[in-house]
Amino acid sequence: MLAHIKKYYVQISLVVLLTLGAIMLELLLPTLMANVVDIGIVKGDIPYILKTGGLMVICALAAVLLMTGVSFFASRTALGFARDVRRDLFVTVENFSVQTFEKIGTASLITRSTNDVKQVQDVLNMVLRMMTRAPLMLVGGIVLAVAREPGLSVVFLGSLPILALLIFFISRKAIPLFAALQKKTDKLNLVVRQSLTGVRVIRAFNNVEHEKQRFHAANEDFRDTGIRVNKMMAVLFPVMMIVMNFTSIAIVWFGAVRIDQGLMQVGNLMAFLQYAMMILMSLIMLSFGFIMIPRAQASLKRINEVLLMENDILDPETPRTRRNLNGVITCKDVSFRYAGAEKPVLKNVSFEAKPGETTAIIGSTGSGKSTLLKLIPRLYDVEEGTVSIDGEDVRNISQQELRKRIGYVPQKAMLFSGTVADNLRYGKEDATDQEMWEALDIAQASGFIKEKNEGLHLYVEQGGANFSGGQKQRLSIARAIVRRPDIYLFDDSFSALDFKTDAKLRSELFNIAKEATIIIVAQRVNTIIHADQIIVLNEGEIAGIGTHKELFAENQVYQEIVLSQQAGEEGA
Ligand SMILES: Nc1ncnc2c1ncn2[C@@H]1O[C@H](COP(=O)(O)OP(=O)(O)OP(=O)(O)O)[C@@H](O)[C@H]1O
Repeated sequence: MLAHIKKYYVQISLVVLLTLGAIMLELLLPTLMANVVDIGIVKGDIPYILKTGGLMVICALAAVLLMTGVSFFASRTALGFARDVRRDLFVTVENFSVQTFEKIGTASLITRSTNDVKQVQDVLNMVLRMMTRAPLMLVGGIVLAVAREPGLSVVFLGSLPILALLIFFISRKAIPLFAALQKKTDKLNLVVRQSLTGVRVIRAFNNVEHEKQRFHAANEDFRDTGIRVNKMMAVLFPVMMIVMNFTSIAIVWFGAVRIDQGLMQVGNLMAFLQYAMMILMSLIMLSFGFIMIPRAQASLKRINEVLLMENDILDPETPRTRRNLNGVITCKDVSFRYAGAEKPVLKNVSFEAKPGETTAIIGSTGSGKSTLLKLIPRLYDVEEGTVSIDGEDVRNISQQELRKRIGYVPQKAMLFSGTVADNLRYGKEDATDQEMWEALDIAQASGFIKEKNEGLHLYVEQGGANFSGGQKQRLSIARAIVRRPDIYLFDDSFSALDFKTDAKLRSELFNIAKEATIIIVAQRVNTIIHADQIIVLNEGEIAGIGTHKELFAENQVYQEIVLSQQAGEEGA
């Protein structure tokens, strides 16, 4: 964070310099005014009044001009700083491993990158404007007030301790509340996010009322904390104004007595009063700073938590690269457990997947098939054992290099807002139209795209909301195919396709990917019946490896899966 601030040292220096100039001009005004009264008015010297009055107007205008400059540079610094922090956050989060990402959660990451950064930006802006102005004004005001009327300065001994106590008391109460407010923003975002993304399910299950209540609770909670914070602020300002007004009364009172005794001139009293107001105003500004800074501190802490989070999937210091890779995937004694989970999801899994062959993984739900697949592109790292490609541990290959060679189709088809072409270019940045159409043809997706006039420019809404489940799956398969990778990983990617489309897609895929290593996770035996080898997973352990024929002849778990599906089909 400091590094980001340092970048703006020119602007910050300008803020300080311009503020200093403006303050000096402002501090000059009461003295000039005292002279107008004590010299000009008392002596009836009209030219002196006009000359000094004119000078006052020039000083005031110049001060306004300088303060406009302060606002400009302070805003530029704060907004630029916020942009840099947001960029840092985004880049950091984008590089997070899935495991690290899950530790904070999407909703909180969104709040931290938007709301928290905004808090810091606002406070930085305020600090730059007020926190340079207030101390300068305070010191200048005290020096000039005391120099002018040391006797009357005793009045401050009454008001300053009251203000100090007030600031201390309120900031102690407010700091924890600000931290709580940010947490509640997280909670609110989480509820809103879940309700919006799950709107279809919520309607289908008639859960609108329940969601409304959940939102209402989070909303009320946020409001209550906000009100508590604002109540404090609401008390602070009037109390400060009362202290200020009583101080003015005291000054006028004692000043009048001193004037009466001939110890002081009227102009002097007016100037002293203005300096006193400047002193108190700067204290009020400082007190707001003391309250606002903790708020930004709470946000800064949350931002830093993300920035300083240790990523558990890192690139090796000296990544190994090889020109000609075959794509032999070897899992050796692999065990894996999700963060915080008691039991491992995978236990001693060993197998080899060769190029030019199709390896299928089958097993009951929750048996660890998707997890096993995710270990290959290092979405997670193994706990024990190794996953290697051509004998090289995937942890020794740079993530960029590794993933470049893999076409991964996740279980839940994920599309991004943009055109079909934009989505396909996620697979290959410089894909030509012809390459994209070929990929769509193989993925059996060109039919429904061609039906629309826009072709590759057809718009995909957020999350692919304007496509059916099967269409989304086919588009995400096309995205992997367009890359023409050495390794294809399909995580239950054919489940939403009818048997005919499923079979056609696979046969066309095998035609163009004869040299590639293909791993297919599937629920349906039909999808994998012709695979070169089938791995049967059972509760995270390998229950058997072989062809359909071999496994059906001797593997009990596989037999049960096949028979249960046959029974299902017959039943249907
Ligand atoms: N991100 C996660 N955090 C914690 N546990 C998880 C996570 N993802 C999966 N699990 C757990 O790991 C186990 C294996 O999940 P996995 O998704 O690998 O199973 P699967 O065989 O692919 O199941 P399915 O066929 O239903 O997709 C499950 O018990 C699941 O609860």
